[in-house]
Amino acid sequence: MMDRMGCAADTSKSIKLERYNSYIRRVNSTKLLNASSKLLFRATLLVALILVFIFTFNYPPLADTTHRHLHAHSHFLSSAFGAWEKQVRHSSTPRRPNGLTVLVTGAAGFVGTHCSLALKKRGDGVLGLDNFNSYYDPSLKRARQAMLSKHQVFIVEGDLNDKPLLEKLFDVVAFTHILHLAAQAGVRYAMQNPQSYVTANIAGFVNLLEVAKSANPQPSIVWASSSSVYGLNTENPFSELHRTDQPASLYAATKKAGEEIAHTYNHIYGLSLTGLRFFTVYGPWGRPDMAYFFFTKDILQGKSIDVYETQDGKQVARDFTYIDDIVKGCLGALDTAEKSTGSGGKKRGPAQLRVYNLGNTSPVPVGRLVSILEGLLNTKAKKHVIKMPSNGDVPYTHANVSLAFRDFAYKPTTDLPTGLRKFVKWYVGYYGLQQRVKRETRLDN
Ligand SMILES: O=C(O)[C@H]1O[C@H](OP(=O)(O)OP(=O)(O)OC[C@H]2O[C@@H](n3ccc(=O)[nH]c3=O)[C@H](O)[C@@H]2O)[C@H](O)[C@@H](O)[C@H]1O
Repeated sequence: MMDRMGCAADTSKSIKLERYNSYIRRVNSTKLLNASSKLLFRATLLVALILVFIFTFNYPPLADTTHRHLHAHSHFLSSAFGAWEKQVRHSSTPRRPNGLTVLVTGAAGFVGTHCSLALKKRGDGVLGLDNFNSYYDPSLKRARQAMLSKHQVFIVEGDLNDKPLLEKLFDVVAFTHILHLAAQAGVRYAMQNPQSYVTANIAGFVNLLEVAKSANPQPSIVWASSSSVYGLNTENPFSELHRTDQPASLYAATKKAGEEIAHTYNHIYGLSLTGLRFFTVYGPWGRPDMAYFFFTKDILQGKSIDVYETQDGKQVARDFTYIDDIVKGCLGALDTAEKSTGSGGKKRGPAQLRVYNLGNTSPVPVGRLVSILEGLLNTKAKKHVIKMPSNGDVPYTHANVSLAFRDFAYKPTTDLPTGLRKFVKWYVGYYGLQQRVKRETRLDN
């Protein structure tokens, strides 16, 4: 009995022990499972966050094939695309009745930023596109992007030559208009990097037109040509009727080529196209490669500046045009642009084709530009007067704007001293040079 009892007690002990051990094993394995699933969850979350970040802020740089592959296999990726598309749609949606839906190329550029802001402020939908290249300090472009972002303008980072990207944008948004401002700018840089002008101003423009002509509906397009197309023209002031077949720089030649390409796409596909010939645009958030901008910098830093004169010793002059006047011209051109007549790559009838000068109608010698800056900066410039190098420059520009006035009441209102004052105020604010200017102001007094 005792034996049986003892045996029974032993058996029951060993059963209990076995149960206890199995409990402990279960607890441990659950803990292990919990720990590993936590790890897995965290890793997945991290990957998802990285993908969301990449596709929200950096969608275009990834290879398209990579997109498709990942898209097919990842739930997280599709939600990242969702976030990107949401941003694209949100930015493009007009906030006023009958508002425009505008794709602004070169939106992080000087004119692009100002136009995007003006369109957004009046209730139009605006989506930016910019490749943020390093032709000049990209941090200035990033600062413009940050400003636009505060006003709900989203800039897609991508290149004009990326056809799948452009097609994707047109899949997501039915743009009514394109304001095409992306370009390789600068007349003198064309001798250093000629290919960049062909890539952006010709190939990029054609790529954009190819996508636009196939879109349904086709958008109306307003784009930036240049006063430089007048080249060696000697008739003054420059009228749209004057000859433009003698460009003095490759930059000018690519802009002139753009005007001819515009004619072709209008003729074959019924795209509504308006080219705007900008005359030396200046102002706050301007381009550091332009003379008024780097003269300001160099004068403040006590460096000498080259002031060009013609071969026969005459002053070089420009019809400097203030950015706000240019913005009004761009918006006027957009508002009066008729609809394209084609759809899905087929022309259905004749469409509008226009070219306008947008200038200030009042040329100012470069020497005068320098003395206005000297006054505003309270600093004497170290001027080095030299003959204008033959690297693309023209001696003189002067716009006749009667056509733009007739068609959309374009009337420039800012003279050079007023516009430069606004520029210098922005410049010292942005680059933090107020102290220096103030100190010099005190010393001069
Ligand atoms: O309207 C345009 O279609 C172009 O305008 C602008 O070209 P430009 O009018 O040449 O402006 P910008 O370089 O600021 O030179 C201004 C003046 O300073 C003189 N200049 C220049 C440099 C220098 O070192 N010294 C000098 O005297 C120079 O001789 C000139 O007289 C845009 O850059 C260009 O992208 C395009 O849009």
